[in-house]
Amino acid sequence: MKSTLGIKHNWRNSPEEWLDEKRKHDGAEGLWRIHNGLYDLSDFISRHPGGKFWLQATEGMDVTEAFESHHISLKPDKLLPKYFVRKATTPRNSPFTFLEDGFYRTFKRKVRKVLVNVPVESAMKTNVMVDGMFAGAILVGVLAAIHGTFILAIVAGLILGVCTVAAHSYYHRKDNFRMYYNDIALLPSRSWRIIHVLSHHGYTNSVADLQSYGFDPFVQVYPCQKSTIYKALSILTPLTWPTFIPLIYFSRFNNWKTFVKNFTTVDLLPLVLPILFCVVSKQSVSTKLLIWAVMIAVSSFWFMMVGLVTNHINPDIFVDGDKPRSPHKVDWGTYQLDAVGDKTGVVNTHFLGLISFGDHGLHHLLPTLDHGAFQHLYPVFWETLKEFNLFLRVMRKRDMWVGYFDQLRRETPNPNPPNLATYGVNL
Ligand code: HEM
Repeated sequence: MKSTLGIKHNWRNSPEEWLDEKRKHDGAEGLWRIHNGLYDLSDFISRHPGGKFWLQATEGMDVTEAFESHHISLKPDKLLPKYFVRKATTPRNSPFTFLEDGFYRTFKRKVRKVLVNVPVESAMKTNVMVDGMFAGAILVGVLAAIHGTFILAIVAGLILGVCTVAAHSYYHRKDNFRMYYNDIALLPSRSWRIIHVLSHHGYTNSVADLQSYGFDPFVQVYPCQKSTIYKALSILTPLTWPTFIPLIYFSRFNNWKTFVKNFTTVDLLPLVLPILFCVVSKQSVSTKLLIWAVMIAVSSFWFMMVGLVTNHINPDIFVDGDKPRSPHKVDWGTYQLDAVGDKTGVVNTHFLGLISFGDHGLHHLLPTLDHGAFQHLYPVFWETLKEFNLFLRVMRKRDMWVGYFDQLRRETPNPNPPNLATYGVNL
């Protein structure tokens, strides 16, 4: 599909192929590109305070969006000139700008000031909630395995699903043990840091968003020709959600060589639950494995339902193919507001927002931040939105659900640029 944002990217389904595809178009000449500068960060990889992964995985590509959105302090900007090699010779393969007086950088300047006074207790609260959910899922799962009770497996799967949504935000930060909770639930941190962090957060709803196109043919989000059968059956796609997480997980083995090349002990974490169930339970091996499969399927259903339906897929939310604000130049933060929907009831809440991808606008703008910090940031958020005559799109959950299925059937691109005033909140 041709990008109306002007981004070149062919749909490549595995995370590693996504990286390779991006390397082809970014003009980074084997180095790291940030805006129009090329940098050699080889010596910095092992010293990067955010962990090795980010720079190791992105060698040879443009990392402007990830660099800008994953740092709030100015320390990285100050360090960068040390690694400058030369100017890039081709234009960036991205329409996104980060101008000093644009919405995004203006907002981040204000955020820096507020963050100084955010109490550390709010992050600690989040950690306790996520740890509690994880422990609860394991405990109920173990009980299900011991007694061979499938109702308990479903409950364990639901708690695990809620936990994976909450724990997903740990992927965005420096390496930390909580991001591995999701590895145990079959959401490998390496793959999801590519699918979700680098691809989806950097290029939300565009043709370069692997999270948007990766579920095709089941979830067809872009406005283009769709078969009559698909349009008729799209209402049934939720039936496929329990399989998505296992399918993504097992698809890693399609490219055995790449899997072996990137293998680390973290890749053994998905075995934790089946091994634990085998150790603690005297039920037959097939019952224990079935309990585990039910738990993962329910967790997959929950993660997909909350992740797919309720934030990005809706005719009122911009998706590549629609008319953008401007095809060649749009502030990255403004674009995020165009491509994100928030939900009533989970804006400016801590626990509910955490478990349901709530406060989604703020999460997209400041992905490394703990959910508990958001309540302190809303005042400057509203203030900056007003300053730029922008709005946060907040939709009723019912409209999100109806819109999700409308979007799966939608073939006609929206001819008007995004209008945040519809559903928009700007207090
Ligand atoms: C793909 C590009 C990059 C990504 C995705 C990335 C990601 C991150 C993340 C996730 C953190 C931890 C943030 C947190 O947990 O609060 C971090 C910290 C940091 N990164 Fe990067 N980084 C990238 C490139 C760079 C580059 C090129 C530099 C500088 C040459 C750099 C310098 C730093 C510094 C100094 C910190 C600590 C920030 C602080 O203490 O305020 N990063 N980075």
